[in-house]
Amino acid sequence: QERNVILETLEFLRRGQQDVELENYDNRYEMEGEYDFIVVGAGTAGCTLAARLSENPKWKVLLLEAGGPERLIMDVPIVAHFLQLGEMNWKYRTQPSDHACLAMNNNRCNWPRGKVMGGSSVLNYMMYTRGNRRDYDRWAELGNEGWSFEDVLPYFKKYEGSTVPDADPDMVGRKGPVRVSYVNWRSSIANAFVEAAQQDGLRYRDYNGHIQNGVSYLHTTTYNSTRWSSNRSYLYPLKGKRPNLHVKKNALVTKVLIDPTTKTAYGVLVSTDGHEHKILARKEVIVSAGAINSPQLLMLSGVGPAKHLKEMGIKPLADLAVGFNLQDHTAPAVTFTTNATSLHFEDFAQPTWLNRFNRQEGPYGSPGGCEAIAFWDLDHPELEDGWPDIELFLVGGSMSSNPAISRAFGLKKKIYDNMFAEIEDRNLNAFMIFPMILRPKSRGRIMLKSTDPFKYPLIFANYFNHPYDVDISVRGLLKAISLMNQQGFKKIDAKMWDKRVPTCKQHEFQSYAYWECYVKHFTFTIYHYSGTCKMGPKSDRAAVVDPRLRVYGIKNLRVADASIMPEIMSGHPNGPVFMIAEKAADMIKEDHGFKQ
Ligand SMILES: Cc1cc2nc3c(=O)[nH]c(=O)nc-3n(C[C@H](O)[C@H](O)[C@H](O)COP(=O)(O)OP(=O)(O)OC[C@H]3O[C@@H](n4cnc5c(N)ncnc54)[C@H](O)[C@@H]3O)c2cc1C
Repeated sequence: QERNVILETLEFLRRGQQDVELENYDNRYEMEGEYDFIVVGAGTAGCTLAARLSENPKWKVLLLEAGGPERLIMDVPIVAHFLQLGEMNWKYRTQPSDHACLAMNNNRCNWPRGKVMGGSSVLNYMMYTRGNRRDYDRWAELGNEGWSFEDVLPYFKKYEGSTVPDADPDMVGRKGPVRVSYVNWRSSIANAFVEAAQQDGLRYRDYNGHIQNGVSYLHTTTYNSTRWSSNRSYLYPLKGKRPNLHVKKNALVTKVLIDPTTKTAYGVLVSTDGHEHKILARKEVIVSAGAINSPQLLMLSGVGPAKHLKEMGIKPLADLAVGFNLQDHTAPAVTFTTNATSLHFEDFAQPTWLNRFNRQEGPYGSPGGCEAIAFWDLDHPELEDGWPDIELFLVGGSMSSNPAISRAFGLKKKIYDNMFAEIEDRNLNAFMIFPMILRPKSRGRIMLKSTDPFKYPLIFANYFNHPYDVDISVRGLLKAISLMNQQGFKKIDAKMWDKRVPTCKQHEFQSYAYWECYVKHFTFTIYHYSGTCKMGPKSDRAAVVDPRLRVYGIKNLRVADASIMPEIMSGHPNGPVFMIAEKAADMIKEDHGFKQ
């Protein structure tokens, strides 16, 4: 056994070394003073854009990333929670609230973001969803020509390299760089969830196909038990092959340089290796720093709400609603006990698990324990092809099965001790269902706290400012609880863990008011921050970029990432951000006369 552990560890280290060798160089090329395109941020969108734009050998492209390299350990799906504790996370926190995040330290929700090559695609839970076709038709309806589902479907197909065997054949992409697959390990709890949802009336189907309503084992951005980040998808294959693409890591862009007279972006200031450099852009600067940093960077550069900028002592160059329209998905997870085996932290150290991972299978391939997913249109249960308002997803462990989970969420110790410590003490089998609201109506805002680019901006999540969001959360939660009446869950003796929230004791247990209180406590972010540089037509005063993602009023400046979403889509956004970046790359190529 011991020899086995050593051999398996050596094999893991060997694979890790192999991965290090796939990471793009960042010191082989000196940064030059001028490029055709500068892409800020190597996240989901940034890696995609850098790879696609550098397909033209005549264009010199510079990709700047504040974080460091991606490592194999980050790509072991089961350890996803732990990454949030490391320095590859920006570790943002929302401003305190008196009606949300009440179970978290100081009533502030932790908002992790990837600070690493691959950005949040390296920190995320790899749940793969496209959203609903109506989400994109709605974007088009809002005046964004070219963004209807029919328009964007080719871009989804372009990046997808799906191996999901039962995917809708005419809807799926099989040859793209981003691997999408089922995890080749399933727990009996996931089987119970899939069964129970069908007994509740859902069909088992490809929720990324024609109809989203339904239940399925999770499609993931993994392949052979390994995370498929944007960095791995787009940049690893280019290593050493694109002399016109320079990548600089640990490089924080502190300002986009904009000529105040011509209102033209002409470069960036970047802080790296202890120095500040001025790098010029002959054609364009593309900001792909994500939904928190993109608005921060624009505001620091003079692009944003004039009143706020003036208060901060920044001269406004374009008066735009940057930082407004912030959206996110939340889910008040509910815990259940079972007689089936759930994930337990001690098991992570089982030599057989490592052994199976080295054979590219087994529980290490499970993305943070997320295993199955289902979509309901609660307002229109009679419609087979509805527009779901609730997603339930299953995690095959509990708050207690892994110390990183409650730390990552920043749960108050008193709440943890009252509600979950017993699960840990008695070593119970337990799992969670997250009822995620799909189309929240509350809107938050990102504001500058300081003009220092190294200081974090203020995040006002404004969760539950709209009463609909509380109501739909409660209804989703009740749907999750009701599934326990189905045979699938009965078979594994699944029961709601009915420890009360200590600070909701004023309400009758399980009354609507109690659940409202619960929802306001367990405001778990599902990390889908978006919308802060809204795309819209000129007539939309809240729009920051036009439908070709050009910043209004400033030439040669675009934003392409999750922040351009006018309304958050009904699912998890990593895939849709790949789509946005693929489409942005094509529009940029078109605008600069490059034909493939
Ligand atoms: C913990 C977590 C779990 C998630 N789970 C899922 C999931 O399961 N499924 C799903 O679909 N989505 C998930 N998401 C969301 C999804 O990953 C993001 O929506 C998506 O990655 C956003 O892509 P982006 O390009 O907009 O930003 P990011 O990928 O965040 O990229 C922004 C990049 O810019 C860099 N940057 C920022 N500022 C600067 C600067 N000034 N200079 C240089 N570089 C800078 C950052 O370091 C980062 O690398 C999750 C996100 C998180 C954080």
